Amino acid sequence: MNASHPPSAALCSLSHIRKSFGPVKALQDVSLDILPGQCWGLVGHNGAGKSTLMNVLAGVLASDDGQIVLDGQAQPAYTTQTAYRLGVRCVFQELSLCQNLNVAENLCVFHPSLKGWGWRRRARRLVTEKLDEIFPGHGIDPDRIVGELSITQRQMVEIACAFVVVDAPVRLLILDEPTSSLDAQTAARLTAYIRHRLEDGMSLVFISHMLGEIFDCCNYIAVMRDGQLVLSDQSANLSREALVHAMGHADQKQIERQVEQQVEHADSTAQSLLEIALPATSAVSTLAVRQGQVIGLSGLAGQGQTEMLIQLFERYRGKMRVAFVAGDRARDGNFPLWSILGNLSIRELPHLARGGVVDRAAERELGRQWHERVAIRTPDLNNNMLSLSGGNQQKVLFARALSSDAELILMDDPMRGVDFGTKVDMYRLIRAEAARGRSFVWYTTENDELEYCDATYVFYQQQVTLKLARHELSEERIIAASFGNARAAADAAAAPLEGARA
Ligand SMILES: Nc1ncnc2c1ncn2[C@@H]1O[C@H](COP(=O)(O)OP(=O)(O)OP(=O)(O)O)[C@@H](O)[C@H]1O
Repeated sequence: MNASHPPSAALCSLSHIRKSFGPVKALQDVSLDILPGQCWGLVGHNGAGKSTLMNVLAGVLASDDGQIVLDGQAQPAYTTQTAYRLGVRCVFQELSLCQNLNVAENLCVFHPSLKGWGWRRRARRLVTEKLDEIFPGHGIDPDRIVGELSITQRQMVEIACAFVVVDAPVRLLILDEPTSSLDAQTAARLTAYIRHRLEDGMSLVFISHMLGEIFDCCNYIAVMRDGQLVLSDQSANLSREALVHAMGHADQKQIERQVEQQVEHADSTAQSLLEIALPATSAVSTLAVRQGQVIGLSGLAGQGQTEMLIQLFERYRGKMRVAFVAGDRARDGNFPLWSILGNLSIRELPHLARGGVVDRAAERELGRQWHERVAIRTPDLNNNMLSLSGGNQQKVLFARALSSDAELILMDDPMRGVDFGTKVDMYRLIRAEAARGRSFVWYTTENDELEYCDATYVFYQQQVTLKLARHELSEERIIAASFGNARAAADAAAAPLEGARA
C-alpha cells in the first residue's frame, strides 16, 4: 500500500517484501516507496515487523522474497555495504556501538574509510561537530569509552555517527526508536534537527511508539500490523485516532487517565516504607516512599535518577524484598542466550523449588500467566530471548519484577520501546499492585507517565530541585525544575500533563 506519487521519483522502493523466522511471518508482502524529502513515521504494535522491515532496508537481513530498488536500480545482492555506498544508514533500536572503544573510535567503525594519518583527530572533530549540531550542550567527550556513557549519551552518539558524512552521502536515514532513551527536551532537539534535514532533501524513516513525536517530525506515516502495512498516507490526512485504530489498539489512554484521576491514590497515612536523605545542597531534604505509593523520578536524562535507583537498591536489598527493572535491557537486563521463560522466571526460582529442585510445571504456569498478562508476542516461551522484538523483551523484564514477591520495585524507564496499547495495561497493573500495598520508584523519560505517580521528584545535576504531589504537576513546572530553576517551577501553575511526545 503506497501513498500516491509517481514510483519513478522514489529514492527507494520496497516491493512485496516477505520475511519469516521459522513459523513467524514477520513481513508479509510489504511495499513502500520513499521519496527525497519524505520522513516516514513507522508505527505499530510490538512485534508488528517494523525493525525487520528496516533491517531489510539497511541490508542487515535478506528478505525471503520481494525487491529493493534504489535510484531506479534493482538491488538483487543487497548488503550493508551496498546500503552504505548508496547513502542508506540505520540507527538500530538495540544500540550497536562497541562498548570497549571510545566515541571517536566508534565513528571509525561506522565509517571504515576514516583511516590513515590523523584519523583520530578527524574522528574527534567530526563526531563533536555533529553532536554540537544536533544536541547542543551534550557534554560528551569524544575520548570517553562508550561503555562508561549512560544509555542516553550512547543513543546520542549513535545518532550523531549516523548523520556524519565521510565519503558516502546520507540520503536515507532509518531511526529505529531513536528517542527511546532521550528525555523530552533532548528528543525535541532531534526532531527539530530532522525537520531541518528534510528541507535539504534527506529522506528518513522514523520508528516510534510516541505518536506525538511522529506527527511532530514526519510528513508521511505508515502503520504496520502483524507483518503487514495496513495504512499509509500523508500525516496531514491522518489523525491519532486513525493510527491507533489501524494498529489495533483501543484508545484507552484518555479513558484510563480520566479513571486514574478519580482514583483515590495511596493513603497519605500509610506506613512509611523508606526515607532517604538527599544531599544537603538539594532543595528537597528527603525522598520518602510509603507503602502502596508510586513515586516518580523526572528531569533531563542523566541527572542522577538512575544513580538514585541504584542507591535505593544497594541500601534496601536484604532489608526488604526489592526488584529492579534495568534501564539498559541489552546490557543489564537480558540473559540473551536463555529462553524467554528462563528470563522471566529467574527471580522466582527459589520460590518455585521443591526440595531444592525447580518445579518446572510451576515455572511454566508462571510463564503462562505473564505471557497473557503483558501480552508477550511469541508462539512459545521456550524460544530464545533474542527472538523477541525489543518491546516484547522489555515486557519480559517488567513481568520478571512484577511476578516476584518484591515489596519495592525500582524501575529505570521501564516502558522503553513498549507499544501504546501494552503501556496502558502496564499502567493499570502498576496501580493495581500499588493498591495491594507494593511500592514503586519509577524513573521515566515520558512526562505524561508522572500522572500515574503519587509524587514526583525532579532531578537536576544529581540534586532534587522540586517535589510535586500529583495535583501539583505541570509540564511548565517540570521543565523549569529540570533546568534547576526551582523558583520558576514553584511559580508556575499546575496543569494536566498533555504529553507532547506521547
Ligand atoms: N531473529 C529473530 N528470530 C526469530 N524471530 C524474530 C527474530 N527477529 C524478529 N523476530 C520476530 O519477528 C516479528 C517482528 O519483529 P520486529 O522486531 O520486526 O517487531 P517490531 O515491530 O520492530 O517490534 P518493537 O516495536 O517491539 O520493536 C516478531 O514476532 C519477532 O518475535
